Amino acid sequence: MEQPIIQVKNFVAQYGDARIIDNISFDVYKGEIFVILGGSGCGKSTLLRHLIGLNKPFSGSIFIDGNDIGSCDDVTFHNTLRKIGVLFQSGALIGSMTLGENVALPIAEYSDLPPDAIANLVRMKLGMVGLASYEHHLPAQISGGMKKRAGLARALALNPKILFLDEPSAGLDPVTSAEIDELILQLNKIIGTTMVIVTHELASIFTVAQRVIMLDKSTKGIIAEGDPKKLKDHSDHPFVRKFFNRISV
Ligand SMILES: Nc1ncnc2c1ncn2[C@@H]1O[C@H](COP(=O)(O)OP(=O)(O)OP(=O)(O)O)[C@@H](O)[C@H]1O
Repeated sequence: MEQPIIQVKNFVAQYGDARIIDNISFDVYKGEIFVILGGSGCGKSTLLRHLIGLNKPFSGSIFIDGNDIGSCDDVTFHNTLRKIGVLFQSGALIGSMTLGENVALPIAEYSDLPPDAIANLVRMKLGMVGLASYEHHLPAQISGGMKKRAGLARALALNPKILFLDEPSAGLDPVTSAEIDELILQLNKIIGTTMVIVTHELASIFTVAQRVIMLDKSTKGIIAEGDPKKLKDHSDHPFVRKFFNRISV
């Protein structure tokens, strides 16, 4: 079996005294599309914030590409974070900058490439998400689905080993949402990026996820792990079967 690119070991998350996640462990393998799901308020965003280094574990560890981001030195921490890309829910584009300038931003910040090389890279990244002819548009001039695509292009700017996507379908109609799923599948297939996705959308989960974990608010732990198509009918946990079969609890 391939070495995991992410290893979460006995991880605990707290805000002050409030424990949100209690002692979970899981691995994500290179090239996988891995989905984190669960009911509202169970800690999905909290887990994501820790995985991308915005919060430190209360206890336990998170290894990204072999480095424990909760306890490594600052240089290792920053070098490790350069291996990841993040697509935030809103797309997080800078409104006063064109799509091209938005995508160029991380490349200019983290490399010493000359401007024409950056411009070529920007065109390539926008092309990968189907926005080749929108380089000079401002975020306000494009649709919600296109904003997500542009956010994806920016997240891919530094050729990340791992891409984290926070609810990529949120706020999109079903057709646009299916297009984003298709793009995720294509990018994963073509460039082999490991994808970790937080989503509630059942259609997306069944389309893109190779493996999922489901977090649970009451136990603060993982109540299901594996292939969603199998969990749908064969999970031991009644809530898990209800979730996948869209039955009210
Ligand atoms: N910065 C914070 N300070 C204190 N409590 C927080 C903070 N962020 C989240 N929480 C609490 O942690 C719990 C988990 O929240 P989180 O946003 O991680 O859940 P979620 O599964 O992503 O929810 P949703 O699907 O509704 O977005 C909630 O009870 C929330 O109120």
